[in-house]
Amino acid sequence: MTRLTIRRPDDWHLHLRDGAMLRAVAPESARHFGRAIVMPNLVPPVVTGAQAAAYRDRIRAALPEGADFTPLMTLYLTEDSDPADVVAAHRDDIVTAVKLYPAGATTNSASGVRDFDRVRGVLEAMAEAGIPLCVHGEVTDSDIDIFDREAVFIDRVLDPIRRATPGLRVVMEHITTSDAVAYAREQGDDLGATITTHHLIINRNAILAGGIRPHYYCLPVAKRESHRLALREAATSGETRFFLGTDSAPHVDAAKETGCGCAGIFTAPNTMSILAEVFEQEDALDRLEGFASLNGPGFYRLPPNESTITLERGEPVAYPARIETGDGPLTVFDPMMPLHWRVSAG
Ligand SMILES: NC(=O)N[C@@H](CC(=O)O)C(=O)O
Ligand SMILES: [Zn+2]
Ligand SMILES: [Zn+2]
Repeated sequence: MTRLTIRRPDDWHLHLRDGAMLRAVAPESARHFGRAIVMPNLVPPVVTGAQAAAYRDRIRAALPEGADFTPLMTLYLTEDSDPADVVAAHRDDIVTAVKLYPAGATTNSASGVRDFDRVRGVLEAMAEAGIPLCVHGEVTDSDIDIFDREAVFIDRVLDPIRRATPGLRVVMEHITTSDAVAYAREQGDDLGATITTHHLIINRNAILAGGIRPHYYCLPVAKRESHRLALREAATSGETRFFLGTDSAPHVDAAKETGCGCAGIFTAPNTMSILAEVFEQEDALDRLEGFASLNGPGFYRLPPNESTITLERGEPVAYPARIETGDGPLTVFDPMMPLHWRVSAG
């Protein structure tokens, strides 16, 4: 196959940031994607419906003229979140989902949840109203090895929350382990799981072998090869609970290439070319549309996009190694392999 037309894809987990960074990265997502679930981990975080509406306005203002891109907003769940505000923001079409960060788990998560009993009321109101909870699934205990934090979270936090809140629709975000794939598969259709582009490409060697490579560092951190293979199998399986959330998470080079670098990988510009390459390698090009364009809307109970994009196979496609932002240069994810699929129309 050398030409593939699919419904316009959506990104079910995206960081757009704010200010100069927002203006630099928003066009990169809007080029190929129709919608994105926009993460609320700004500083300070997007906690109220009013803040989400104001952030949505700033995103719209950063889009190129005529862009066909809808930001789907999220609220950052804190121990002080007000159930009535959350439900009202969803009812008024300001927010699509709520985001749970365990306090301290990842970039800008200091306001996250420490005591899960204190968010029980919000979670129950969300279950009642059908508002999905997007979960960064890692425990933060310093005595748990960083490579085990996702698997331990499933046992100690995720499964108990779901049992205590029947009917709550949950997205396990950016899953990185075969444990998460196996857990997701045992659940009903109230559980979805997103998979990033980069976790289909890198294992932990990319970060550490032969030198330390900050541009491959993200959270949850890439695991050993067997986990990467499990993710590729899940993403290309055709199972509707698995869908694309790039977790494209830009940080300027100065914040990555330093003694204590930020977690996050910027994949928005070349994600669709990378995914086409991966699905071709797995002999599953016919399942790319499901993963990138159909399964996510299915979980979120939204219609798939009406418009399409076309991917064309040819000579290797060149992507810039970095893009300029008003805050400094920003490195684009390097998949360490030639990419043959170009997004030619859409
Ligand atoms: N994925 C990351 O490594 N970083 C994200 C936060 C997150 O999604 O956990 C960020 O905001 O930079
Ligand atoms: Zn996360
Ligand atoms: Zn993220």
